[in-house]
Amino acid sequence: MKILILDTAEKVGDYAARHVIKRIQETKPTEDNPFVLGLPTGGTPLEMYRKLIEYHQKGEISFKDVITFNMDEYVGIPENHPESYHHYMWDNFFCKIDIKPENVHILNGNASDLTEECAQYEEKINKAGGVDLFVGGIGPDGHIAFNEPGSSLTSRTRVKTLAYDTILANARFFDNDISKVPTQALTVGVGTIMDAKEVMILITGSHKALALAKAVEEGVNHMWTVSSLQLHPKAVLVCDENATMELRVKTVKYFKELANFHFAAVGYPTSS
Ligand SMILES: N[C@@H]1[C@@H](O)[C@H](O)[C@@H](COP(=O)(O)O)O[C@@H]1O
Repeated sequence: MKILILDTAEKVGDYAARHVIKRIQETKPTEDNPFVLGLPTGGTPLEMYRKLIEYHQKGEISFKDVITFNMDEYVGIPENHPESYHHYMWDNFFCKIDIKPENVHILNGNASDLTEECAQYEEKINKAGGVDLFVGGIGPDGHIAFNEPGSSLTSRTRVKTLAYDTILANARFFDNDISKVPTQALTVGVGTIMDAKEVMILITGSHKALALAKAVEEGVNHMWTVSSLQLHPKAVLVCDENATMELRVKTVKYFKELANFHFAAVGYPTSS
């Protein structure tokens, strides 16, 4: 597991965008052999989406041969609800790039058979050849996608009942009223994420610091599902300084020293 520490959340977003672009470009995707990108929602990746749009508008990247799979979606809110992940993705990203609508995949939280919907999602990922790069965020309790504490580390896409902490954290998107936050979601499993060829997790803010420390300095544990990435052959956590507050000085120093090599490898300006 690599940990990249940048000064600010804005730099995390820019780095993440450049990383996604580099991976798409080096794969040289075609219609028959597209790049498969896993995507998250939440406040953290917004800056990455803004940067991807900016680089797309400058002509630096096209998404016409990219297939996307989103991590999760709430159960039981309409797709056009301002807080649905469908709405989030189209509003913040897809409608501003050249992706083909048929290449976008987001779980349907209103499907009549939710279990079947999840099984089909796994099938679609397999049919696409697996995810090349899964980008994610984490909750303050260390969950990835909606894999709440206690989730099986081999879980697949399924219906998940949200933990109280997650409902509380997401109430800010629902007028700070926890009664408006959906209590269930469809989510890719930890196993689904672990199957991706590469995973990049964005972690910003001091409220994520404990989760980052658990993920990096303690063992693999289903109570902090992001810690499963310790077992992934190609995982990178991209953090801002605030998120490192609970890490040991020794850990931060070590990963900062390693970082410049990695930044150079992905074409990120090393002065940043
Ligand atoms: N299901 C999503 C996660 O995928 C996301 O990582 C998390 C953090 O969101 P934020 O970036 O807003 O802190 O929120 C939700 O729980």
